[in-house]
Amino acid sequence: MELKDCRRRIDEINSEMERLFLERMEISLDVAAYKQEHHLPTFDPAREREILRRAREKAPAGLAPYVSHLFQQLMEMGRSYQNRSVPCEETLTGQIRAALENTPKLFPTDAVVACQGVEGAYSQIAVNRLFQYPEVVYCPRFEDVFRAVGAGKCRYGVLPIENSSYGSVNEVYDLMKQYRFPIVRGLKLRISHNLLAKRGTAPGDIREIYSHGQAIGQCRAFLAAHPEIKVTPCANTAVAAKMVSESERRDVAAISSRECASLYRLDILSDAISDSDHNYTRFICISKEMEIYPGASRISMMAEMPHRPGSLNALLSKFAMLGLNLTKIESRPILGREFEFKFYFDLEASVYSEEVLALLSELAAGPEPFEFLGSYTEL
Ligand SMILES: C=C(O[C@@H]1C=C(C(=O)O)C=C[C@H]1O)C(=O)O
Repeated sequence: MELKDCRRRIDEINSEMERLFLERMEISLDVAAYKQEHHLPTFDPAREREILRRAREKAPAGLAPYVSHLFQQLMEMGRSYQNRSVPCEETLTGQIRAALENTPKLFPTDAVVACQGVEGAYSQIAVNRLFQYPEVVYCPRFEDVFRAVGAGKCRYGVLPIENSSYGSVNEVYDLMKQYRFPIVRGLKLRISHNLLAKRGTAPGDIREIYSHGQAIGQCRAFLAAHPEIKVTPCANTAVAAKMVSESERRDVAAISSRECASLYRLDILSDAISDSDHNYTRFICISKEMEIYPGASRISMMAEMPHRPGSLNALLSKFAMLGLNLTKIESRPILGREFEFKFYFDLEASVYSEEVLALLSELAAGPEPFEFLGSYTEL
């Protein structure tokens, strides 16, 4: 067959397939109405298995996987369409609409904000970027930031969530799983690490370096070039700088920010010691109540996936169907369960879109556990 003849035939098939697809979707709605009347769940695994078996039987061996995938997608779309037709409790969309209505138009310039560490911590630098006049409450651990927000002691909490060269801050992801506080703002901050020591210390004198595990992980090449130096993790990069400044020893140094050098009166022995010049950390600003400020263009959520082939793919297809770009996916083990995970998703998506709201309410309706983690702007 000539190319143009092939294409003409493909066009005819496409039209026919579209007509049949639309008819199939409409009939799905009749099935949904029947199921609702008879209190039956949307998902009927036995029926889906039977459909797949029959379809695969007819397919030539090489095409069976394609046929399976096609029918899985068809049934997934059928279920999604059915779920949307069923009047469901609009709790989540109601909450989102209320947040859109009740959140002030401008992000606050001053607030009481919790962050981990001490003066000069990268989290505190992030707080200063997010708020013009913050009252900063320093917490010893990440969890204390969540607690301060939960107890109403601080209106907001600022936490690092991910670094461009060292990856996720797992502890913060796990705390998000536990506390489920919505994210109201995001910030991408360029991080440039320095080696700080007491004034007058010679680089050759250093025998021990303190820093936070994340910062140590972001300076692996520098540390590998100095195997004689002991590396000791501590709570925070600013805590490390403070420890060095207060120490009697003259052979210790800290990996910390430039700000900490002047704050704790330390010398910069080496600057820009990060493995990559493009070293960025993403921070999140959490609050106890959902707040959605104008222009919010990102959505964060978490979901549990059942152990079924294609279950993650099914969720990702729902995002793809709306043309939503996934900017982050992370999975964290669920405590007390064997190799079962909670997935986190960050999407470029707008809660001003009715289609996105419909998707969120479909996911919130279950059957798998799902949590909306806010909609926000990332600076
Ligand atoms: C349409 C139905 O609902 C769901 C969707 C199916 C499909 O698209 O073929 C099959 C089984 C159900 O999980 C049905 O039960 O027939």
